[in-house]
Amino acid sequence: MIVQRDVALRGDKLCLSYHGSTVVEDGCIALRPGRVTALVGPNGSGKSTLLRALARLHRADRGSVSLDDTTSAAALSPREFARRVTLLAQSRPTPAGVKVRDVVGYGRHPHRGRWRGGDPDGPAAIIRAMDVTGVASMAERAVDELSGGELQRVWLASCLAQDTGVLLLDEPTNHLDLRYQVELLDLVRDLAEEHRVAVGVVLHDLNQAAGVADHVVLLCNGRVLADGTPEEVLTEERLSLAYGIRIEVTHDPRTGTVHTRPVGRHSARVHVSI
Ligand SMILES: Nc1ncnc2c1ncn2[C@@H]1O[C@H](COP(=O)(O)OP(=O)(O)OP(=O)(O)O)[C@@H](O)[C@H]1O
Repeated sequence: MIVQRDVALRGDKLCLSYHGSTVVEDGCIALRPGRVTALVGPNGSGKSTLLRALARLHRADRGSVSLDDTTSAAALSPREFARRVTLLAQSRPTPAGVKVRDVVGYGRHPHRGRWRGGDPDGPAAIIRAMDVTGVASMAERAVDELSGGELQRVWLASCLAQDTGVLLLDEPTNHLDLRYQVELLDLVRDLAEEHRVAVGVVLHDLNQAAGVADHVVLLCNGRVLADGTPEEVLTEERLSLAYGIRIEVTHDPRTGTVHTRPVGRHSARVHVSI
């Protein structure tokens, strides 16, 4: 009998701080196989810090991170953890003179033996990751010669090559043009629906969050203000409270999803998607 775990990665009552100053209080989040969970909220509300704590890149003052509700993340070696969880961080140093193919290959590191051998699935995983992110044609180019959007896709390919059951993405649509934003969000849904990947994604665009996510976690001032389906969480009252401006919420009759519209003084002319 195959046992299907309900929660792939759980952060429980996480208290997170910088230099003694708490920025996330009692953060609870559960990422499920086959589901996309979007983390939304204003600047500085703690989204990236919470995601980094889930990826073991930020040590929690209190609380725990566990895999499959059975294994404490802290009990795994870095290599074991990296075979199960990957993070596309918001910013990372660009290695000078390194080819795209090699940067994507970095993602295979946890699967390799000590002397870079023993990864029979590696070459196919690298090719697949480059194909789905549209970077195969630039495989031999140096990454420090790419545009911001091209580079973003290379790092995403590196994460996908890692081939983990949990994928954490911090503002992955940054730098991407409209086509690649749409393709990335489609890819995220495919990974969840077809490969049962548990995805946690930080997004600023609430309409993108409503479109791609099964579950939304709304953070405000370091606390989880609401947690549930997009319809449950993205309400006018909650969003206006979190963002401090009026935000209209309607339902898109074509897609059936929530549609948000921030209302500013010049909203008749200027449209902002948050
Ligand atoms: N390295 C750091 N040192 C000190 N404080 C930090 C550091 N990184 C973040 N912070 C603070 O922690 C709080 C949460 O930041 P975090 O980046 O998690 O928020 P966020 O919701 O992801 O914001 P944004 O939407 O602007 O990316 C903010 O008040 C921020 O100023």
